[in-house]
Amino acid sequence: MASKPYTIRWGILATGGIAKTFTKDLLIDPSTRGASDVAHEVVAAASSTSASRAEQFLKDCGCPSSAKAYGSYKGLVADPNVDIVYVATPHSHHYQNARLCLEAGKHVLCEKAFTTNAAQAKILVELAKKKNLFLMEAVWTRYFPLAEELRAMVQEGKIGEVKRVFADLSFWNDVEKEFGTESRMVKMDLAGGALLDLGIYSITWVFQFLYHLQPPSHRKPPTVASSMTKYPQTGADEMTSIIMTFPSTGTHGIATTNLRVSHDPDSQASAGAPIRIQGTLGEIQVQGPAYRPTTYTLIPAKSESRGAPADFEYQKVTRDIPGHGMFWEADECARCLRDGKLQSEGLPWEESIVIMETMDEVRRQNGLRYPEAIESTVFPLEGF
Ligand SMILES: NC(=O)C1=CN([C@@H]2O[C@H](COP(=O)(O)OP(=O)(O)OC[C@H]3O[C@@H](n4cnc5c(N)ncnc54)[C@H](OP(=O)(O)O)[C@@H]3O)[C@@H](O)[C@H]2O)C=CC1
Ligand SMILES: O=C1OC[C@@H](O)[C@H](O)[C@H]1O
Repeated sequence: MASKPYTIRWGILATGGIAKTFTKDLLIDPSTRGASDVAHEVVAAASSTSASRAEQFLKDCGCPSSAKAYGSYKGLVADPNVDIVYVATPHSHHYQNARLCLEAGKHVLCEKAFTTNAAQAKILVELAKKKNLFLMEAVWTRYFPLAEELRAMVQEGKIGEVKRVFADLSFWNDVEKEFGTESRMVKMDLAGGALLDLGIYSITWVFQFLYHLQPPSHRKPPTVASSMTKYPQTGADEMTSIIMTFPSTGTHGIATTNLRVSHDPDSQASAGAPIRIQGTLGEIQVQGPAYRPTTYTLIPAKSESRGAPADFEYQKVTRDIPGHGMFWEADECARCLRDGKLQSEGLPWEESIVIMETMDEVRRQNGLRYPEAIESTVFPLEGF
């Protein structure tokens, strides 16, 4: 007889756009993605606005009627039925909200970008360690089977030595009309801007192949050269381009992000792949937005004089996503809790911190500093 799946009980902190998408994914039967070892229950949700908003959220997502609705985040983290909290507030609030959960003894999955700066991330990690709690930055893309497949392929040397990675995540927005000055995408009080919201995905594609796959002793933070253009109405970044050089290997990662032009302007991939992983034997191109890749193409290097040294043919592969795709990171959380792990191997604490440090450096080079309250490590702060 098959053994029962290991089930974890989720509390959802915040009721905005991504909280809804994530919660709906949690409710999808894991067997539809071939998982039988873990399962998820949504037992509570909280809104900082009102309990009725949390109640409506639970209804809209189709959660069981037994799930509790809280009108404050403090109420949620005091609920003894909650094992793990999904923090889905704007970047500005991650440090305060994730810390609230950890202080209350809850495991945490915290949306990207992990925090506003690396100093905050380090404190969360130390606290999780001290309290023996699981903590993970919700860079969901890393847990897609497609991303895992590509990491394994590169690890086994399929495309030779990887020398360079290009990654872009950019959208063609009418920034003034769509975001104005109050949207979380551009508001400084919410740590808005392209870098923390979208650029982190471009950076994560670079890191997966040029940092994560290195043996731990070779994982050294990259040097950074960057440029940024700010949105005049708020001062948040609307366009950021970064060249990272990884010192152990001399490899280059080029990560770009933009709120005004798109990686896929006609939504038909006519512009080519936004992600290119370039090795000495060929390259892998990844299609789909950088946060939700659907397809990859293997392209062997060949020339008339050198032939084709690679042992693979040109191939385009598409992988099904039976839902939005956020359940894969949720499954990872469940497996880590089951196995007593405090951090995920897919995105270890140390790597999240180095990525935050990289973004800190990009901001330093370009004079982008958020308001003091949200750069602060003081806890608790009024208003969160
Ligand atoms: N993984 C992914 O694919 C995605 C991740 N994200 C990440 O998720 C986070 C939230 O984004 P998203 O859901 O789009 O944002 P929304 O604006 O839709 O929702 C944010 C929620 O946070 C809560 N909140 C608490 N304080 C504030 C405040 N001062 N201002 C605004 N909201 C506040 C609110 O919930 P309440 O009133 O209930 O407390 C609000 O509904 C960000 O970190 C973002 O980067 C976003 C989109 C996609
Ligand atoms: O994580 C994200 O992915 C999708 C984007 O549209 C969104 O702004 C971002 O937060």
